[in-house]
Amino acid sequence: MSDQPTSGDRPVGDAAPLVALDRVRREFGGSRRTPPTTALAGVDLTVRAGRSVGIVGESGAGKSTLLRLLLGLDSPTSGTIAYRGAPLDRRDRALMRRYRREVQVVLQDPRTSLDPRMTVARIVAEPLRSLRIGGDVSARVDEVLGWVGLDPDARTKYPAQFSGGQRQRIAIARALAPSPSVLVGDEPVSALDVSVREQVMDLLRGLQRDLGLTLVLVSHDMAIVGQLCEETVVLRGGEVVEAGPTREVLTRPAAAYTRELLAAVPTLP
Ligand SMILES: Nc1ncnc2c1ncn2[C@@H]1O[C@H](COP(=O)(O)OP(=O)(O)OP(=O)(O)O)[C@@H](O)[C@H]1O
Repeated sequence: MSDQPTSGDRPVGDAAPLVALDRVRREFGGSRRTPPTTALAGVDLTVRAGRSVGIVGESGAGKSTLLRLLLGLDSPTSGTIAYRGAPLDRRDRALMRRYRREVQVVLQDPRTSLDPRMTVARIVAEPLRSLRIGGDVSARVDEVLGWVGLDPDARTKYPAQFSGGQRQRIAIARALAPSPSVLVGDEPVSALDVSVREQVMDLLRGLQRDLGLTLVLVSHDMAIVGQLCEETVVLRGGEVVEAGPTREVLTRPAAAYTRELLAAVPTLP
C-alpha cells in the first residue's frame, strides 16, 4: 500500500460481536402441494469486530443466500440478524441505509462487477453518491486508490485498461470508499491467476490489519479461506456443520464433511 490507512475511531482488535445471526432460516417458494426449498436451516453465526471469518461450502450449501442476508438485501424467513446488538429490520429504511454503508462487498469477477463505461473515479465514488455521503469525494477517491496500491492517474481510465488483479483492486477501493466496518468477499480472488491471487490476498490481509476491518469471506475454496481467515464456518445443506478457529478446523476437523472438503484441497496453507 502506498499510503498508511488510518483506522479512524474503530478500535483495532476489538472482539465485540458485530454481526450476529441467530437461528436464521431462509426458505423459498412452497405451496399447499409442495414444500418450500430450505436454503438456510437455522444458522447461528457471530462475526466479531476486526476478525476474519470464512464461510465455506460446496454449491447449494446456502452461501449466496447467506451473503444476501449479510448484505441486507434479503430477510430471513425466521430468526434474526443483529448488527452491533440491534436486530435488522428491512422496513426500517434509515437503519438499513446505515447498515449498507457499514457492510460493503467485493464480488468474484471484476469484469462483470465494474461498469466498463465508467471511469475509475466514478466507479469508486459511486457508493458515496448512492449512500449520500458528502465531503471531499475527489480526495476520498485518491485516498482509497492509494490504499489498494493504485496511482491517482488511474482515476481517468476505464476498467478495460487494467489487468484482472488491478480491476479487483478497483472493486476493493470502491468497497472501502464509504468507510465500512465489514468487508464481505464473494469469492474475491477465485477468478484471478494464482500469482495475482496471492497479491490480492496480501492486500486484503493488510487492509484487515491496518484499517481494523472485519472480513467475511464466502468461498467454495478451503485453501483460500485457510490462508485469509482466522475463523472458519463450514456450511452444508443450509446448516453449519463445523465452526471454529481455522487452524483447528484445518488440522482437526470434527465433521466428516469437513474432512471430505479438506481431502479435495491439493495443498493446505
Ligand atoms: N430464489 C430462490 N428460489 C428458490 N430456491 C432458491 C433460491 N435461492 C436459493 N435457492 C435454493 O437454496 C439452496 C441454496 O442456494 P445458494 O444459492 O444459497 O447456495 P450456494 O452455496 O451459494 O451455491 P452456489 O455456489 O452454487 O451459488 C439451493 O438448493 C438453491 O436451489
